[in-house]
Amino acid sequence: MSQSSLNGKVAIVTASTDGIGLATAQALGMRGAHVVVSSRCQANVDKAVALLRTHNIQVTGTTCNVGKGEDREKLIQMTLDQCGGIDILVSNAAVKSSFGNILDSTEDDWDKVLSLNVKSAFLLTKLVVPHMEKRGGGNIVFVSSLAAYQPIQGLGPYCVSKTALLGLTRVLAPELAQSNIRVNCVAPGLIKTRSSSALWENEAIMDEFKKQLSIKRIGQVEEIGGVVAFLCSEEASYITGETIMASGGMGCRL
Ligand SMILES: NC(=O)c1ccc[n+]([C@@H]2O[C@H](COP(=O)([O-])OP(=O)(O)OC[C@H]3O[C@@H](n4cnc5c(N)ncnc54)[C@H](O)[C@@H]3O)[C@@H](O)[C@H]2O)c1
Repeated sequence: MSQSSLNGKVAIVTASTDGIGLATAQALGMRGAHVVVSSRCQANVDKAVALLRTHNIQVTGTTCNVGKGEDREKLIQMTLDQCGGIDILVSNAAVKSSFGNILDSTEDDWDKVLSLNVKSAFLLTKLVVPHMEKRGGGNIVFVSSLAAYQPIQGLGPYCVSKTALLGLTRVLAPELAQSNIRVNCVAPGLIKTRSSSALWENEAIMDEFKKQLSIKRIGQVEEIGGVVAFLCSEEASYITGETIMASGGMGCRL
């Protein structure tokens, strides 16, 4: 079996019926994992399951609002019942804050964004860890953003929530290493999805963007799915507590 194979692994990917989540489910599934896809809408789940099956991917789907405790528990229980265990969690679901200056953001804005983007990611982690331990280890990947490092003007609380995921990755990694669970993070730059269409459909904005990019094009969802799959594979067996930026060279760090 190759080092990148995920044969026999069970992978939960949240918000995985579209965009980066769906591409991640596909990347994990193409490497042999049984993927569990979810989103808040049953029709979208059905569509994603059907699509992944056309690629011969083993897939199970359910609805899950990651902000609801009972939905998180249902997702885990369904995975255990149908797949017999959990090896991989990719926490991809996120909401954006209302657009505006950070000093105009409200308590509701902060509660919504931090609760969904950070707290739910942690609470899901807490639910999967005992099951990963039963399998002798596992992998957790958080989907952050380039905005964690380089704020997007007008989306202050969202950017802060994405920076918090870098911290969550670092705090969890040493604690979970003793259980043979690696915890990593991916920080995408501008990726072509429905939610980023306001940016890539605007030629003037894209021209400005390209000035900051080394690779002079928008990223594709597969280019994030592949990074996540790498992090979950044996090829990344010595990587934990790390964030991989996949941003076409924008916002490069030392
Ligand atoms: N597209 C980009 O350019 C880009 C760049 C950097 C980071 N990201 C991050 O990548 C991830 C995926 O982004 P995307 O562009 O594919 O789509 P997106 O930004 O729309 O992703 C958010 C997904 O989470 C889902 N979601 C929101 N609230 C939810 C809830 N309560 N329960 C379950 N799901 C919920 C949404 O329906 C959506 O599918 C997000 O975490 C986003 O912040 C995206």
